[in-house]
Amino acid sequence: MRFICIRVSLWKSLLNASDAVIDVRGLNKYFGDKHVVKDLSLQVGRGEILGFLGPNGSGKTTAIRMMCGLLTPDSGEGHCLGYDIRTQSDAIKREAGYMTQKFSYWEDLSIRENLDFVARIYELANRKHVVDEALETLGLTSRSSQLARSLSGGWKQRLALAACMLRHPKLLLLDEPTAGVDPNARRDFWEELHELASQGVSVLISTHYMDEAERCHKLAYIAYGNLLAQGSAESIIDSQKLFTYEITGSNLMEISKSLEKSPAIEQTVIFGSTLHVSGKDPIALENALSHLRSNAIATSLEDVFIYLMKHTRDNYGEIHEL
Ligand SMILES: Nc1ncnc2c1ncn2[C@@H]1O[C@H](COP(=O)(O)OP(=O)(O)OP(=O)(O)O)[C@@H](O)[C@H]1O
Repeated sequence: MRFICIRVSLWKSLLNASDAVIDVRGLNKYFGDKHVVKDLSLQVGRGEILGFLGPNGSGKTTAIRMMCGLLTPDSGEGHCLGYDIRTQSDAIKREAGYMTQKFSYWEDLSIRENLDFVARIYELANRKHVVDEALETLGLTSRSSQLARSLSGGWKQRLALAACMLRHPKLLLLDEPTAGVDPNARRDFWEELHELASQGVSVLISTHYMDEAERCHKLAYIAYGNLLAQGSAESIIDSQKLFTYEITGSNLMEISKSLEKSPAIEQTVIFGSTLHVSGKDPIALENALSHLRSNAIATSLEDVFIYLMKHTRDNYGEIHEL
């Protein structure tokens, strides 16, 4: 976590407001009477990786599509890559790289043929060179003749990223690119993202993985269409002012159920053979746990997201269920 903090502060010192590649304010979107995105304001700086998190159906894809000009907001305004999201969506679509949730390339073409086909659609000059470069950058050269159909999830996602990168976009919008991909392939993918960010490429990425969230420079957490928290992982954890204890051993489910009755306890979460117990008042929390063997630990990002999600559900879930 210390390493992440140093990286975040280094990144902050390099970033200034005029570098915003995405700058949107007050975006709203309804589908029928469903208010799917509510007053969303978000900025992404040059070379910044912003992680977009939130439960299923909370409006992340809808927000991404509004930011890259694929969907018009019902209200709100903003710029993406310097273009107005309402009136210059064609320019945004041309210049941003967008990777959708579902693999959308041609299964019966090889990796090279897929990239060549995309390069043709983009009408890129010097196609062979551009495709060779993308294959090399994404480590796909040795597999270039393999059919997309036969690729594992991790390689498919690499192919999709290579296709996004053919035009050297300054902004990548990646919608759950690593869903269902194994940990090694995810790690390689993130190394690639950090490499691109260090070259000035901005990345907005949605994910459900906590380890990936911790690798982002900044996070935005959205639930039921509401942006609940925004900032570095550290600042989001601090903002909720939760104190957490850990209990290990057996009967964790029973312990959890009995502790939940205490007013000093905001939440209990079982992680494998460990129970995390969090509360706002450290003394009351300590008293509530005095009959058990427990250790104070740093509240994790996952504890905080579970807390935020629970509270949003309590506040908005029943009325605004999406
Ligand atoms: N074109 C559409 N027409 C009607 N409803 C839609 C449309 N697109 C999305 N929705 C609804 O809007 C809500 C938000 O969907 P969205 O895909 O933006 O969420 P998400 O946070 O990206 O979810 P996930 O993590 O599952 O991908 C959902 O209830 C979804 O069913």
